[in-house]
Amino acid sequence: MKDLWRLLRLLSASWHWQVLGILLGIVVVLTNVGLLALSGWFIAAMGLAGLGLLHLEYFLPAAAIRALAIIRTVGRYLERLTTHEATFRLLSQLRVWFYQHLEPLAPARLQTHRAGDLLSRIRADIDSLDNFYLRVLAPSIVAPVCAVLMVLFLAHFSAGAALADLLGLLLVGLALPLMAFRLARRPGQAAVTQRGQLRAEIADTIRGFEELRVFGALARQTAQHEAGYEALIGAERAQARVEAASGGAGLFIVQCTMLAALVCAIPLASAGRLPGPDIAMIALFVLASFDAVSGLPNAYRALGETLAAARRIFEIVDAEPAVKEPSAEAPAPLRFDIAFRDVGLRYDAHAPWALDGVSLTIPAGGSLGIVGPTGSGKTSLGNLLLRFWDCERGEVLIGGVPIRDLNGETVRGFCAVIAQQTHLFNTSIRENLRLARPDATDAAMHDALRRAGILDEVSAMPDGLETMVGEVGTQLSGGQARRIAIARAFLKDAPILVLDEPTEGLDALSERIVIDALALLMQGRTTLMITHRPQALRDVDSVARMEQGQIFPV
Ligand SMILES: Nc1ncnc2c1ncn2[C@@H]1O[C@H](COP(=O)(O)OP(=O)(O)OP(=O)(O)O)[C@@H](O)[C@H]1O
Repeated sequence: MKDLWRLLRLLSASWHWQVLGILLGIVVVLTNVGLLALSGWFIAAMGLAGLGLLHLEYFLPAAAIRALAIIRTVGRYLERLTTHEATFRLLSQLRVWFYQHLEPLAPARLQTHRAGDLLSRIRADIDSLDNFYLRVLAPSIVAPVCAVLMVLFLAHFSAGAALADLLGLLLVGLALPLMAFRLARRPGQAAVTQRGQLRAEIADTIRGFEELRVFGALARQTAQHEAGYEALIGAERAQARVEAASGGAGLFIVQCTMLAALVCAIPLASAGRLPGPDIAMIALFVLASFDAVSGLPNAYRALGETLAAARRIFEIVDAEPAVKEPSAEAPAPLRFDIAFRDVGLRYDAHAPWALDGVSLTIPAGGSLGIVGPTGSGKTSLGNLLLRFWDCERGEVLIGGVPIRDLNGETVRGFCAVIAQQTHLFNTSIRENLRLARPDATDAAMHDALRRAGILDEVSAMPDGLETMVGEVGTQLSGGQARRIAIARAFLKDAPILVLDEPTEGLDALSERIVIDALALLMQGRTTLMITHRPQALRDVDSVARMEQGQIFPV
């Protein structure tokens, strides 16, 4: 229920369009019922007039039928237009809203989620939410309003027929949807979870194709996906059964209601208390009145799925960012020396200290190399400096300003990072460089590439700057990808450099070229160089060693 209220509050952003859509929905349902009922009455009355049993002034009803037909058509068009406008506005607002909550969580709070799972939440789950207005909320308001008006109208002619219609509408519009919701809730939730899980697993499989083939594990992995699909199909089959049953039951109730209304109305006509053509009108009126509620059973069948999607979204949105932004940001530092003072960091309250009483200083424009065994806490220094995590003890300062008093964006604006895993996007070299400086001219890009020692190679490529680098830079050699990353850092021209294993995985020749490029990049920038390759330490001013989260001079 809490999720439902939150969902309703979320929808309020584009309420003008939504209200207009609902009003038009009411107009369309009422004109549709009116059109069918009046047409039934008119045909029956014309028949009786033809037999000379009735005197009929046919001009007015014929004109009314035409008017209702036009209003219904135009109304339906406008209703579709406004409800879709409302839905698309909602969709874009929801995506932006979700993204705004997602961004501060990266990377600390998102590391436990798989990429495929996040993608599933951003795409499919948000799509399910926008369904909520169109399929659930709007029909849930249109239905009772129309039902009350229709039953009151029918009561003018026959109280019994009105009562039968009311009962039928309550069964199809209330009892069946509630039943469908209860029966389909569990399978709906299971389907959403299962779909998210499958997407995440398949994304993993695609990424790890090479390893799976090398270890002959592809068949095992495929069997796991098949089991996942079986579970999904099971959940969807259960939902389909509910859909079919509620659809069939709905149709049955409609026919029974029409029959009951006729049983009530015909004696009135026989007794002369109701004109004959009104019988046809009542029958068609009752039949058409279900237009107002016919979509509800399926809407409520899907509600379980929508609520499960909402819960998955709220789970992310409610997560506390690992780093708290200051309520008022301190003035930006004017110099860029770095100091760690007795810093302690744990990734989890129960985890061992990743950094334990670390103190270090790097003067502005100077450089410090950090060596140490794997897991000793080297990368954690960079994580703190980039404000991806906050330290639990001590403080980190840039230019004498504690970075806790600066926004993460500000701090990262001062830093350029080159790591073993520096991400290149699957687009052109030009676009990858623009990431660092969107307004960079070709001349600036060429200059950065030259300083990174890769201009000749890029110029020799048939497409030059337009060369596509492939998924995570796979169309380039490891050394080339690293130098594109260095060129990007040149373009950013940040005063602080975090170099985390920048030469890892490169052969001796590539490593030398990259080290030369880095030497140029480090000039005048405060540099933290993390590495366990002695060659990479060639140009640093001093070196310290990390052991089990503690730092020692070398
Ligand atoms: N994102 C994280 N979440 C949880 N624990 C982490 C995270 N990053 C590092 N750790 C833990 O913190 C400790 C220090 O890790 P860190 O990556 O800083 O070491 P490292 O010296 O850089 O290792 P390597 O040379 O293998 O990269 C390790 O025990 C590691 O498991």
